[in-house]
Amino acid sequence: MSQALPRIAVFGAGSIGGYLGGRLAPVADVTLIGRAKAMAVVQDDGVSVTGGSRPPRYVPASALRTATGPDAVAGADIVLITVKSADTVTAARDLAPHLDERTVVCSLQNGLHNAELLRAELPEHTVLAGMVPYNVVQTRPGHFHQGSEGALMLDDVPAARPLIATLAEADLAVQPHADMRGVQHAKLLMNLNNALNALSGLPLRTQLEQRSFRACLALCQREALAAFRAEGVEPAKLMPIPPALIPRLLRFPDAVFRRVARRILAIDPHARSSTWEDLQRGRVTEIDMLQGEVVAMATRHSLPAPASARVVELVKRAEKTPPDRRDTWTGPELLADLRAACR
Ligand SMILES: NC(=O)C1=CN([C@@H]2O[C@H](COP(=O)(O)OP(=O)(O)OC[C@H]3O[C@@H](n4cnc5c(N)ncnc54)[C@H](OP(=O)(O)O)[C@@H]3O)[C@@H](O)[C@H]2O)C=CC1
Ligand SMILES: CC(C)(CO)C(=O)C(=O)O
Repeated sequence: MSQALPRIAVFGAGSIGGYLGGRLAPVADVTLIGRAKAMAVVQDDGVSVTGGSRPPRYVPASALRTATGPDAVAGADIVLITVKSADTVTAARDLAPHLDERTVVCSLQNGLHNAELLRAELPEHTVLAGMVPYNVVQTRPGHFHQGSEGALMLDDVPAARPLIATLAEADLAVQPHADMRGVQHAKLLMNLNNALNALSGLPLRTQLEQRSFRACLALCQREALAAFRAEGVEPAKLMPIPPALIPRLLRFPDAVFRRVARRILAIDPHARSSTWEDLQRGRVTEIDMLQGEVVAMATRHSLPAPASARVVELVKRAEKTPPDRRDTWTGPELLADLRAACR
C-alpha cells in the first residue's frame, strides 16, 4: 500500500516559497498560498524551478494546489512561512483559526525574530526556526531560480524530522542545527550585504568582487559583531572561517579575495539580493530587520552603529523613490559616504 504524501502548505508563495514548493511538489502534496495574480499564473502555467546545481524542473499546475487564503492550510502536516518579516504577525493571526493542532509551522525567513513572533502568536503549535542560505529570484512569474548554494538549516528537534526527511527526499540539502539563534545571527551578518547590493544596482557577484563594496560590508559587520558580543550571542560558524574574521577577509585586495573566498563568490552571475528585488518591485524592504536590527541592538547596549544607521537611511530613501529615478552607488561613493557617517 502506498503511503500518503506529506501535506505541505507554503504561506507566501514568492521567491523562496515558490521555489521550495516547486522542488517539493514531486515528493509532497503541496499547496502554494499566494496573491491572486501570482496564483493565477501558476494555475495556468505551473511552476519552473532552476539552479541549485540540479536539473531544471517543470511542475505542471496539476501537480500542486494553489490558494489565496489562509484557510487552505487546514489539514496540512507542515506549513512553511515564507512571507516577508513585516507580514509575519498578520500571517500568524490569519492562519491560527485554520491550523490543525498537530500542524508544525516552520519559518524560512531572514531576520532574528520571525520564529519567536510565530511562537508567541501560535502557542499551541510547534514552530521551527529555519534558515535559507541561498539566493532565489523570481525571474518571471512562476519561474524561480536558485542562484547560490548551501544547505537549509532547521531546529534540531524531533518535530523537525518529517520536514527534514521530505526536504532530503526532494534532493534539497538540509542540516538540523542545535543553535538556530546562532545561525540566525550568522545569517544576519551575510544579509547585511542585501542593502548594499540593492544600493549598488549590481548583481551580487559583480558587487562582491569589488573591494570598496566589501569594505562597506565589513564596516556593517563589525558594528553587528560588537552588538552581538554585548548581547551575549555567538554567531554560528557557517563558513570555513569564524564569523569574527570575515570582516578582515572582506578587506583583502580583489585578486587575493577571489582566490581565498571562492565559496562566497560562487554565485550565479545574475543573482541579486531579496532587498534588490523588493526595491525593484516598489515594495517596502526588510531593512528594519537587517541593518535596522543592528542599530536597535547597538542602541540597547549604548554602542555606536553609524554605518548601519546610514544604510537604513539610504534604503528608506530608495524605498520612496521610483526605480527609474533612483540613483545607484559605486563602491567608492558608498564607502566614502559610510566612512563620513562613522567620523
Ligand atoms: N529571496 C531570497 O533569495 C531569500 C529570501 N529569504 C527570506 O525569505 C523570506 C521570503 O522572501 P522572498 O521569497 O524573497 O519574498 P517574496 O516577497 O518574494 O515572497 C513573499 C510572498 O508572500 C506574499 N504574501 C504576503 N502576505 C501574504 C498573504 N497574507 N497571503 C498570500 N500571500 C502573501 C507576498 O505578496 P506581496 O508582495 O503582494 O505582499 C509575496 O508574493 C524573507 O524573510 C526573505 O528575507 C531568505 C533567503 C534568501
Ligand atoms: C541569500 C542571501 C544572503 C543573498 O541573496 C539572502 O538571504 C537574500 O537575498 O535575502
